[in-house]
Amino acid sequence: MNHFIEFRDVNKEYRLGKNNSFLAVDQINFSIEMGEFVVILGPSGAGKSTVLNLLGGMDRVTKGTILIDGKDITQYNDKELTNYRARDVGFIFQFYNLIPSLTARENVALVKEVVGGGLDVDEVLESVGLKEHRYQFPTQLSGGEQQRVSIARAICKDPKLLLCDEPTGALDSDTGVIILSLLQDMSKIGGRTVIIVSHNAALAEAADKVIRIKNGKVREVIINENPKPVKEVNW
Ligand SMILES: Nc1ncnc2c1ncn2[C@@H]1O[C@H](COP(=O)(O)OP(=O)(O)OP(=O)(O)O)[C@@H](O)[C@H]1O
Repeated sequence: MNHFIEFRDVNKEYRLGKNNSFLAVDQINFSIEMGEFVVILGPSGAGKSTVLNLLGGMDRVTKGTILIDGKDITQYNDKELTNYRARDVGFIFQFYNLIPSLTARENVALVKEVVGGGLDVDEVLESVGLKEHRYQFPTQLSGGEQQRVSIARAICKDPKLLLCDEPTGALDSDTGVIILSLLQDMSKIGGRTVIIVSHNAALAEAADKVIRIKNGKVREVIINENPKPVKEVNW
Protein backbone atom coordinates (compact mmCIF):
# COMPACT_ATOMS: atom_id res chain seq x y z
CA MET A 1 0.00 0.00 0.00
CA ASN A 2 1.25 3.48 -0.85
CA HIS A 3 0.96 5.96 1.97
CA PHE A 4 0.52 9.68 1.48
CA ILE A 5 3.44 10.38 3.82
CA GLU A 6 6.15 7.94 4.78
CA PHE A 7 9.20 8.32 7.01
CA ARG A 8 11.66 5.49 6.38
CA ASP A 9 14.59 5.07 8.77
CA VAL A 10 15.00 8.81 9.17
CA ASN A 11 17.88 10.21 11.22
CA LYS A 12 18.68 13.82 12.01
CA GLU A 13 22.01 14.44 13.61
CA TYR A 14 23.08 17.89 14.75
CA ARG A 15 26.79 18.64 14.84
CA LEU A 16 27.84 20.26 18.08
CA GLY A 17 31.35 21.55 17.64
CA LYS A 18 34.14 19.51 16.11
CA ASN A 19 33.87 16.14 17.78
CA ASN A 20 30.36 16.12 19.14
CA SER A 21 26.97 15.40 17.67
CA PHE A 22 23.41 14.85 18.85
CA LEU A 23 20.92 12.45 17.30
CA ALA A 24 17.63 14.40 17.56
CA VAL A 25 15.76 11.93 15.32
CA ASP A 26 16.82 8.32 15.60
CA GLN A 27 15.68 5.78 12.98
CA ILE A 28 12.12 7.05 12.76
CA ASN A 29 9.48 5.20 10.73
CA PHE A 30 5.82 6.12 10.40
CA SER A 31 3.18 6.68 7.77
CA ILE A 32 0.25 9.08 7.41
CA GLU A 33 -2.71 8.80 5.06
CA MET A 34 -4.29 11.58 3.07
CA GLY A 35 -6.90 13.52 5.05
CA GLU A 36 -5.77 12.21 8.44
CA PHE A 37 -5.84 14.39 11.55
CA VAL A 38 -2.58 13.44 13.26
CA VAL A 39 -1.02 14.50 16.55
CA ILE A 40 2.66 14.07 17.35
CA LEU A 41 3.04 13.93 21.12
CA GLY A 42 6.07 13.79 23.36
CA PRO A 43 7.96 15.57 26.10
CA SER A 44 10.08 18.65 25.58
CA GLY A 45 13.21 17.88 23.56
CA ALA A 46 11.74 14.60 22.20
CA GLY A 47 12.31 15.63 18.59
CA LYS A 48 8.76 16.62 17.60
CA SER A 49 9.59 19.96 15.98
CA THR A 50 12.58 18.39 14.24
CA VAL A 51 10.27 15.79 12.68
CA LEU A 52 7.85 18.52 11.60
CA ASN A 53 10.67 20.62 10.13
CA LEU A 54 11.97 17.63 8.14
CA LEU A 55 8.44 16.94 6.91
CA GLY A 56 8.00 20.58 5.86
CA GLY A 57 11.32 20.73 4.03
CA MET A 58 12.68 23.33 6.46
CA ASP A 59 15.54 21.04 7.42
CA ARG A 60 17.30 18.12 5.74
CA VAL A 61 17.67 14.57 7.00
CA THR A 62 21.07 13.11 7.83
CA LYS A 63 19.90 9.71 6.62
CA GLY A 64 16.69 8.09 5.43
CA THR A 65 13.78 8.74 3.11
CA ILE A 66 10.70 10.95 3.36
CA LEU A 67 8.05 10.21 0.77
CA ILE A 68 5.29 12.75 0.21
CA ASP A 69 2.67 11.71 -2.30
CA GLY A 70 5.14 9.24 -3.82
CA LYS A 71 8.04 11.71 -4.09
CA ASP A 72 11.22 11.48 -2.03
CA ILE A 73 11.73 15.03 -0.76
CA THR A 74 15.16 14.15 0.67
CA GLN A 75 16.42 13.99 -2.94
CA TYR A 76 15.14 17.48 -3.81
CA ASN A 77 17.69 20.16 -4.63
CA ASP A 78 17.34 23.56 -2.90
CA LYS A 79 15.06 24.97 -5.59
CA GLU A 80 12.77 21.94 -5.56
CA LEU A 81 12.64 22.06 -1.77
CA THR A 82 11.74 25.77 -1.82
CA ASN A 83 8.94 25.04 -4.29
CA TYR A 84 7.71 22.16 -2.14
CA ARG A 85 7.62 24.41 0.96
CA ALA A 86 5.88 27.20 -0.91
CA ARG A 87 3.22 25.18 -2.73
CA ASP A 88 2.59 21.97 -0.86
CA VAL A 89 2.93 22.88 2.81
CA GLY A 90 0.94 25.24 5.01
CA PHE A 91 2.68 26.10 8.28
CA ILE A 92 0.99 27.20 11.49
CA PHE A 93 3.17 28.12 14.46
CA GLN A 94 2.65 28.98 18.11
CA PHE A 95 3.39 32.62 17.36
CA TYR A 96 1.46 33.75 14.36
CA ASN A 97 4.26 35.53 12.47
CA LEU A 98 1.86 38.00 10.85
CA ILE A 99 3.13 41.14 9.17
CA PRO A 100 2.03 43.95 11.54
CA SER A 101 1.68 46.64 8.86
CA LEU A 102 -0.76 44.56 6.79
CA THR A 103 -4.42 43.88 7.52
CA ALA A 104 -5.67 40.33 8.09
CA ARG A 105 -6.81 40.19 4.48
CA GLU A 106 -3.52 41.54 3.15
CA ASN A 107 -1.54 39.03 5.20
CA VAL A 108 -3.46 36.22 3.52
CA ALA A 109 -3.50 37.78 0.04
CA LEU A 110 0.27 38.32 0.10
CA VAL A 111 0.95 34.58 0.29
CA LYS A 112 -1.37 33.94 -2.61
CA GLU A 113 0.39 36.60 -4.64
CA VAL A 114 3.79 35.08 -3.95
CA VAL A 115 2.79 31.46 -4.55
CA GLY A 116 0.11 31.98 -7.21
CA GLY A 117 -3.06 29.93 -7.67
CA GLY A 118 -4.87 28.75 -4.57
CA LEU A 119 -8.24 29.61 -3.07
CA ASP A 120 -10.31 32.78 -2.92
CA VAL A 121 -8.98 34.97 -0.09
CA ASP A 122 -12.37 36.20 1.10
CA GLU A 123 -13.89 32.73 1.08
CA VAL A 124 -10.96 31.39 3.10
CA LEU A 125 -11.26 34.25 5.61
CA GLU A 126 -14.96 33.54 5.94
CA SER A 127 -14.31 29.82 6.46
CA VAL A 128 -12.13 30.60 9.50
CA GLY A 129 -14.73 33.03 10.88
CA LEU A 130 -12.88 36.24 10.09
CA LYS A 131 -15.12 37.89 7.53
CA GLU A 132 -15.99 40.75 9.89
CA HIS A 133 -12.38 41.29 10.97
CA ARG A 134 -10.58 41.08 7.65
CA TYR A 135 -9.66 44.78 7.43
CA GLN A 136 -8.15 44.90 10.93
CA PHE A 137 -4.43 44.88 11.63
CA PRO A 138 -2.87 42.12 13.77
CA THR A 139 -2.63 44.40 16.84
CA GLN A 140 -6.39 44.98 16.58
CA LEU A 141 -7.10 41.23 16.77
CA SER A 142 -7.15 38.81 19.72
CA GLY A 143 -4.63 35.96 19.88
CA GLY A 144 -7.25 33.48 18.67
CA GLU A 145 -8.18 35.75 15.78
CA GLN A 146 -4.52 36.19 14.84
CA GLN A 147 -4.11 32.42 14.81
CA ARG A 148 -7.15 32.21 12.51
CA VAL A 149 -5.41 34.63 10.14
CA SER A 150 -2.35 32.40 10.16
CA ILE A 151 -4.57 29.36 9.43
CA ALA A 152 -6.23 31.25 6.57
CA ARG A 153 -2.79 32.21 5.28
CA ALA A 154 -1.68 28.57 5.42
CA ILE A 155 -4.73 27.14 3.63
CA CYS A 156 -5.26 29.84 0.98
CA LYS A 157 -2.57 28.30 -1.22
CA ASP A 158 -4.50 25.01 -0.98
CA PRO A 159 -1.51 23.00 0.27
CA LYS A 160 -1.25 19.20 0.35
CA LEU A 161 -0.59 19.25 4.08
CA LEU A 162 -0.96 21.52 7.06
CA LEU A 163 1.81 21.40 9.64
CA CYS A 164 1.06 22.94 13.01
CA ASP A 165 3.71 23.37 15.72
CA GLU A 166 2.04 23.96 19.09
CA PRO A 167 -0.73 26.03 17.44
CA THR A 168 -2.48 26.74 20.73
CA GLY A 169 0.64 27.30 22.83
CA ALA A 170 0.01 31.03 23.21
CA LEU A 171 -3.77 30.85 23.69
CA ASP A 172 -6.06 30.37 26.69
CA SER A 173 -7.68 26.95 26.83
CA ASP A 174 -11.15 27.95 25.53
CA THR A 175 -9.65 29.73 22.51
CA GLY A 176 -7.28 26.80 22.03
CA VAL A 177 -10.25 24.41 21.76
CA ILE A 178 -11.85 26.63 19.10
CA ILE A 179 -8.62 26.68 17.06
CA LEU A 180 -8.10 22.90 17.39
CA SER A 181 -11.71 22.34 16.39
CA LEU A 182 -11.15 24.49 13.30
CA LEU A 183 -8.06 22.43 12.44
CA GLN A 184 -10.00 19.20 12.95
CA ASP A 185 -12.68 20.51 10.55
CA MET A 186 -9.97 21.27 8.00
CA SER A 187 -9.32 17.52 7.99
CA LYS A 188 -12.82 16.10 8.60
CA ILE A 189 -14.77 18.48 6.38
CA GLY A 190 -12.03 19.91 4.15
CA GLY A 191 -10.27 16.56 3.54
CA ARG A 192 -6.87 18.06 4.33
CA THR A 193 -3.99 16.23 5.98
CA VAL A 194 -3.36 18.04 9.27
CA ILE A 195 -0.40 17.25 11.51
CA ILE A 196 -0.13 18.88 14.92
CA VAL A 197 2.83 18.82 17.27
CA SER A 198 1.68 19.17 20.85
CA HIS A 199 2.53 18.62 24.51
CA ASN A 200 -1.13 18.17 25.31
CA ALA A 201 -1.90 14.46 25.68
CA ALA A 202 -5.67 15.16 25.80
CA LEU A 203 -5.54 15.90 22.07
CA ALA A 204 -4.86 12.19 21.49
CA GLU A 205 -8.59 11.45 21.89
CA ALA A 206 -9.44 13.70 18.94
CA ALA A 207 -6.78 12.45 16.52
CA ASP A 208 -7.14 9.77 13.84
CA LYS A 209 -3.54 8.85 14.56
CA VAL A 210 -1.24 9.56 17.48
CA ILE A 211 2.53 9.31 17.03
CA ARG A 212 4.36 9.32 20.37
CA ILE A 213 7.99 10.38 20.25
CA LYS A 214 10.58 10.21 23.01
CA ASN A 215 14.36 10.68 22.83
CA GLY A 216 14.17 10.94 19.06
CA LYS A 217 12.41 7.58 18.60
CA VAL A 218 8.83 6.64 17.82
CA ARG A 219 7.58 4.89 20.97
CA GLU A 220 4.05 4.19 19.82
CA VAL A 221 1.64 4.81 16.96
CA ILE A 222 -2.04 4.62 17.91
CA ILE A 223 -4.87 4.61 15.41
CA ASN A 224 -8.18 5.84 16.80
CA GLU A 225 -11.13 4.18 15.16
CA ASN A 226 -13.52 6.68 16.76
CA PRO A 227 -11.79 9.99 17.34
CA LYS A 228 -13.80 12.48 19.37
CA PRO A 229 -14.75 15.92 18.10
CA VAL A 230 -12.30 18.34 19.76
CA LYS A 231 -15.19 20.04 21.55
CA GLU A 232 -16.10 16.76 23.33
CA VAL A 233 -12.60 16.08 24.65
CA ASN A 234 -12.15 16.45 28.38
CA TRP A 235 -9.50 19.18 28.48
N1 LIG B 1 19.88 23.24 15.44
C1 LIG B 1 20.10 22.41 16.45
N2 LIG B 1 21.35 22.14 16.87
C2 LIG B 1 21.57 21.28 17.89
N3 LIG B 1 20.60 20.62 18.57
C3 LIG B 1 19.34 20.87 18.20
C4 LIG B 1 19.01 21.77 17.13
N4 LIG B 1 17.65 21.79 17.01
C5 LIG B 1 17.17 20.95 17.94
N5 LIG B 1 18.18 20.40 18.66
C6 LIG B 1 18.04 19.43 19.76
O1 LIG B 1 17.27 18.34 19.30
C7 LIG B 1 16.41 17.89 20.32
C8 LIG B 1 14.98 17.84 19.80
O2 LIG B 1 14.51 19.18 19.60
P1 LIG B 1 13.03 19.49 19.14
O3 LIG B 1 12.90 20.96 19.06
O4 LIG B 1 12.71 18.69 17.95
O5 LIG B 1 12.19 18.93 20.38
P2 LIG B 1 10.65 19.05 20.69
O6 LIG B 1 10.16 17.68 20.99
O7 LIG B 1 9.96 19.78 19.61
O8 LIG B 1 10.69 19.91 22.01
P3 LIG B 1 9.70 21.08 22.56
O9 LIG B 1 8.42 20.40 22.86
O10 LIG B 1 10.41 21.57 23.78
O11 LIG B 1 9.60 22.12 21.48
C9 LIG B 1 16.56 18.82 21.50
O12 LIG B 1 17.39 18.19 22.47
C10 LIG B 1 17.26 20.03 20.91
O13 LIG B 1 18.12 20.64 21.83
